[in-house]
This record gives sequence, structure tokens and C-alpha cells, in this order.
Amino acid sequence: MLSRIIRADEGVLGVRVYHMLNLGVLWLTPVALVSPPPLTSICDTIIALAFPIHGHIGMNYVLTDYVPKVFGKGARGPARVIMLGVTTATTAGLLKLNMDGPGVTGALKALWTK
Ligand code: HEM
Repeated sequence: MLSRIIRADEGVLGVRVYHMLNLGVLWLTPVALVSPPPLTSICDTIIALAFPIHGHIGMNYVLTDYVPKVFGKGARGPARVIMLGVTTATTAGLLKLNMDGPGVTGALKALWTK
């Protein structure tokens, strides 16, 4: 299970889940921005999980392509483990923003509201 999450650009996760997430975040982001308060929190929770997972799979594609070229084949595994750490920290940060702060959407809206 953990090895599947670490090698996130392979199998069902790398193809099906990734494509669904690509479309999902595309629709979810504008919907979250215009949604009324109760719905905003639901969107915020989904975003806090969907963005990091989307970024994690996308970055694993990037790591697969470039890490062997730059650092050698042996560096691919450690790079993927580091990426999992980054994804875990990002998810925790976004969830904390939702629970203790203005939420993901609120933080984004704060760019243009007082
Ligand atoms: C509205 C939000 C977003 C949309 C609509 C979106 C959409 C996409 C799409 C369509 C792709 C290309 C997928 C493919 O190659 O088949 C992609 C790739 C990627 N996205 Fe996002 N994305 C969003 C947010 C994010 C966020 C927040 C992150 C970071 C956490 C992120 C990280 C990445 C990465 C790393 C890739 C892979 C780039 C590559 O393969 O060269 N995206 N995204």
C-alpha cells in the first residue's frame, strides 16, 4: 500500500485517479470560490485533500523523468519518499488552515478582500 503511494505515477493512481483529480480540481476551484458558507467548508475539505494528492502524483511524474537524469537512478526512491513527506506536510497544513484559520477558499479570497 505504502509503496503504491510512494510510486504514485504508476498503475491506477497514476492514470485513473490522476485524470479524475485533474478534472476535479478544475471544477472544484471556481465552485469553491462562489459557493455559500456551508458548501465552502465542504469544498475546502475536498481541496485540502485533492490538491496535495494531485500535486503528489504530478510531481512523481516529474521525479520519474528528471531525477535519474540529474542525480542517477538510485536517487529516484529517496526523492519519492521526500515527496511523500512534502505531500503529508502540505495536507496537514491545509487541513489546519480549514480547522483553525479562514480555510483554503477564505485564504485565497483574502487576496482581494479586506
Ligand atoms: C485549479 C487547480 C489545478 C488544476 C486545474 C490543475 C490541472 C492540472 C493539469 C490538467 C495537469 C496536467 C496533467 C497531465 O499531464 O495529464 C496538471 C499537472 C500538474 N499539477 Fe496541477 N492543477 C491544479 C492545481 C495544482 C496544485 C495546487 C498543485 C500543487 C500542489 C499542482 C501540481 C501539479 C503538478 C506537479 C503537475 C505535473 C506537471 C508535469 O507533469 O510536468 N496542480 N495540473
